[in-house]
Amino acid sequence: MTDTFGVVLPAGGAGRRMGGDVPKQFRLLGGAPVLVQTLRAFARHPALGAAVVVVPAGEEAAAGARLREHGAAAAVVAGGPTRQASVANGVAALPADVNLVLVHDAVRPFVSADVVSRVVAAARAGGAAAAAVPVADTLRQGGAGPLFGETVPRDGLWAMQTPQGARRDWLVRAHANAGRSVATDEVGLLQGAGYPVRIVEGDARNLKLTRPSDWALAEALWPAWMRDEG
Ligand SMILES: Nc1ccn([C@@H]2O[C@H](COP(=O)(O)OP(=O)(O)OP(=O)(O)O)[C@@H](O)[C@H]2O)c(=O)n1
Ligand SMILES: C[C@](O)(CO)[C@H](O)COP(=O)(O)O
Repeated sequence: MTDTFGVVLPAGGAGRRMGGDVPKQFRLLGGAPVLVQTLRAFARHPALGAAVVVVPAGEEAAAGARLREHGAAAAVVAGGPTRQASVANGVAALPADVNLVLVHDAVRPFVSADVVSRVVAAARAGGAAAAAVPVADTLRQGGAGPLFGETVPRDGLWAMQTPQGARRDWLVRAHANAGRSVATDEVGLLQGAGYPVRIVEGDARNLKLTRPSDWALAEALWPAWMRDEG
């Protein structure tokens, strides 16, 4: 599978900040679970070779049934206690001939084919790459009590998104190198193992559904998104 890539979609979280009865990755957006919509975005990409979805342990059978119900296909494996552990399980479940891996949060359904293509191309050329957007807001530390502290220069700062992609051997070694330490994303792991990661321009719409206000935004954006990307 030299010209294709594999994707791991970590969906093993509890969605505590979003709240609600159903974890956010299984909530319906545009008539299908968010996880299915995100998987569909990758399935539309011509270079996708294999997909693995990582769900909370014990939910594998139910999640597999949900995917089939919505006509989506992927291997489904159990996650771990952290995103990093879930991603490691997903990478291990990819077919042996996948040598380029993209990791993408299952709760970022607004991922465009252009962003995926840019990450794939940059990771293929440089070994690893990740989508990010330049920080747009003024950044300031919290101070003591209710007051602001120091202003932080934002020049050269990027807000990290996913997909984050790398050669499979780099990603596997980066996970092994991390041992018991936990990084919030693949770039942190890769850099910790000494691998360079290229910056790829992401997309402001590629939001991570984290809090209830993100859900309201997602529902408002969805119809136009489907017109452009669906
Ligand atoms: N043990 C975990 C934790 C998170 N994730 C996944 O990693 C992605 C990004 O995580 P985040 O938005 O922080 O999701 P949650 O951990 O579910 O959110 P919260 O921290 O609010 O509980 C999500 O698709 C989430 O399902 C995972 O696969 N395994
Ligand atoms: C990987 C990530 O989406 C990059 O912005 C983010 O770090 C994941 O969110 P978490 O709250 O750290 O799990």
